Order: sequence, then C-alpha cells, then structure tokens
Amino acid sequence: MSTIEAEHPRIWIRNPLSCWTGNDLDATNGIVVQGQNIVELVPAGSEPFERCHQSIDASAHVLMPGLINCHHHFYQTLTRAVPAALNKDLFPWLKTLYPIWANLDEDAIYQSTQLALVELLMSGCTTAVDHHYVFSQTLENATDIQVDAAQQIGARVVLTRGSMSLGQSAGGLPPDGVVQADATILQESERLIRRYHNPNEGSLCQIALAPCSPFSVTPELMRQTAKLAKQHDVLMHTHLAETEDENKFCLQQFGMRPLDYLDDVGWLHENVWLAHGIHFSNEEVARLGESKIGICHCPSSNMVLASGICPTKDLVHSGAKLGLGVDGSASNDGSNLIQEARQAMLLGKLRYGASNFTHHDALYMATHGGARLLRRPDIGDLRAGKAADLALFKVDEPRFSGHGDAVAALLLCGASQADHVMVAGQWKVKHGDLVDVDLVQLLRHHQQAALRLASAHQ
Ligand SMILES: Nc1nc2[nH]c(O)nc2c(=O)[nH]1
Repeated sequence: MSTIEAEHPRIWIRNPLSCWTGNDLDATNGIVVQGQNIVELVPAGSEPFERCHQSIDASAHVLMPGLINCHHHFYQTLTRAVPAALNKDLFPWLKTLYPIWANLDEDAIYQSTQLALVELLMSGCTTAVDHHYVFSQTLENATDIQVDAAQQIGARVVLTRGSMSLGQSAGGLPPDGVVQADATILQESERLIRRYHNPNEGSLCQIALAPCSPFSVTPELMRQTAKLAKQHDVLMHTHLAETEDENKFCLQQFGMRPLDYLDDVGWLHENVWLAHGIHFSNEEVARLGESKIGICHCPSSNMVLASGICPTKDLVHSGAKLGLGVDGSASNDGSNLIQEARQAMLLGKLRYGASNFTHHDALYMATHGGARLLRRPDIGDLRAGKAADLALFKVDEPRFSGHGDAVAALLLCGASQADHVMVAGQWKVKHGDLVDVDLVQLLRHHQQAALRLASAHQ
C-alpha cells in the first residue's frame, strides 16, 4: 500500500440491503469512500474498479446520504417540555420562554450545542444548521463557543449568527434585556464571518446571518444585514410566515404582510432561506418560487405550536427550494431528523393525498433539498466526488419485522436511530454508539446546565 493509501484507505461499504442514493444512480453493490469523499458507486453485479483496503458488510443496512437539518435552536434542548410553556401558541410560548433563555451562560451554550449535535448524529444527520439568537451583555460570544463545541463533535455545521434588536419597549415581542443594538449585531456578524466562515467545498463550518423574526428585529437591521451578507457572500436566514399572529403584527407595525415586508427589506432572493413558511397566499407562493428562495419545513414544531401546515408541494412547484428542520427543542421537543422526515411524509400525505407525497419526497427534502437550500453541491446525495457523509440504518428491530421496501419502511415503520454514521469520511457513530464522545458525561453536564437555567429563573 502506498503512503497515500495507508493514510486514506479505500473503504468499500458493500452489498447494502438497500441503497437510496437520492439521485437516479445505481449503488446496489455499495459505495467506495476514500479520504473525505465518495470515490465510486458500485452498481448491481459489479465490483469496485480498484482494489479496496477495507470493506464493511452492509447487508443488514439501508445506506443513504447523511441527513441535513436546516433549522434548529440548539440551546432549546435545555428547555424541553417546560410546564409553563406547554399547550401554547407561538407568541405566548415565546413570552414564557424568553425570560428563561435570558439566563443562558457559556457552559449552557457549549453543552446544548454538543447534545443537540449528538442527538442529530444518532438520527442519521450529518449537517446541521443552528439559529442562535439569544445574546445578552453577559453572553456575547455564544457563536464562538458553538464553533468550538461543534468541532469537538465533528459534525458539519452552518452556524447562523441570530439576533434580536426590537424589544418590548419599542413594540417588539422579546423583553429588552435580550435585545442588542443593531451596530453591535452587525459588528459581531462581520467578525464571525471573517473568523469562522469557510466557503470551500467540504467545509465543516459556515456562518450565515439570521435576524430572528419580524417581531423581534428592526427593519433597518434586516436591510443592513442584507448588505453585509452580500458583501461577504454568505447566506441569510430568518423565521417568516409562521403564524397568523405574525401576519397581524406585520400589518399593524409595518402596514404590510410578512412577504411584502421581506421584499421591502431586500430579502426576497435565492441566498435566503426561511424557517416555517406557512401563511402564504397563492400569489405569494408564486413570488417565492420566482425568487428561488429556500424554505425550511418544520412539521413537528408547526403541529406542537398549532402554527399551520407549510404548503410544501406548492412551494416546490413554484420553484422554491425546500429543506427540512427539527426546529428548536422547546417546540418539537426532540432533534431526531429521521423521525422528522416521517412527520413531513405524514403531513404531506394528509395535505396533498396519499399518492402525491411519498417517502421519496420526504427523504429528498431531508437530503438533497437541504443541500440546495444551503448552497452546498458537495453534500446531499451519493455520487462520486461528493463528501462521504453517510447514514446506515438497520431494519431488524420488531417495528420493521415483515417489511417489504426497506427504504419506505424507514419512514413508514418509524426508524429513529442510525446504526452507523460517517461525516467527511470519519465514522461518528458505529453500531449505534458515538465513536469519540463520552455520552454519559455529556448528559450529566447538559442536565446540570438545564437545572442551572431553570433555577436561575425561579
Ligand atoms: N418555532 C419558533 N419560532 C420562533 N420565532 C421566533 O422569533 N423565535 C422562535 C423560536 O424559537 N421557535
């Protein structure tokens, strides 16, 4: 074996029970990974072109691209199922939780970032977006902490620098203690882009800019953020059209509906993706499609908060890009992306009819759809040259027994845990266990941080 081959052996993940490539390529006999990339798809009846140094028997597994989560609030893993916030719509839910989140500290950010990433990884997710928007005078470096925490886990991340600048005293929803001045937000956003944003193929860390929502940021911050993002060629993200309350707020505060507001502040374009995207008229759906904007569907959260149903298929038909997200763990309250794909499929069938929304639609949204929305042609499907981000699911639990189509069974029977997960050619989960994370210790530290947060509020 040459030195290069010794450092980067060719690994054949061979003979999968079933393989969903996310495209029309045949990988019936598996794939070959070398270094950080997939180097070959092995069709039915074939063997790899070149000799492989290692091979892994995947005959009990469904092989697919690593899933992509396009919207989350990692810190919310510390406030799952908070009694006072249960059974509420978005605005009262947020008003209950803002004062608790106001006490987040550095350790809470670190532990919640790691815990959420681990939870996602174990569900087959290899790329995750976080939208952290709670900053205060005592916690200005949350994103720096997240970069560090994510590097330790080794997941691929897009960390959005969230922000809130419209406090209650100025007519916004959040308390004044958790909003920052526009100037501070912009300065910090630029610092983070310069320091951490890696735009290159194979990047493990990207920064995007994410003023939180129409009712928590000033229009001026939206406009200035759009300028800054353009200057540095980074993506922009925000919540939009999530609830009827938001529609009312926009009409009262800005004299227009959320989409007109988005257009007015210079955000209706292809370098933007929106979380939720529910309350659009047909004419608005057409405008969204023309702009080629991205929408992240968050079905569980939208059901828990009774926000509504995202018009997923209409958006796709109009030309918008569609990804999938678990949303924050205070409104889901889990970070399990394969389960979220099931939710998307079930809700899609309910809205569009059983034959008009398939498991393929949901899996596409959770993989290639997300990659398009995040402007990442290097991830999201299995193809030679793409990043080696993979999830392998076993279908030998009682819930799968008697299954036919193994790929369909993942969603129909309710898969929840991946058996093996690889990010950039490195195994992160093997036989259901994390390879390089002490889960017991992480859980202890995360629970301590959650208790500290709860007691700080009492
Ligand atoms: N589902 C959520 N919607 C939101 N809007 C907003 O301003 N913050 C949130 C949030 O945390 N979750």
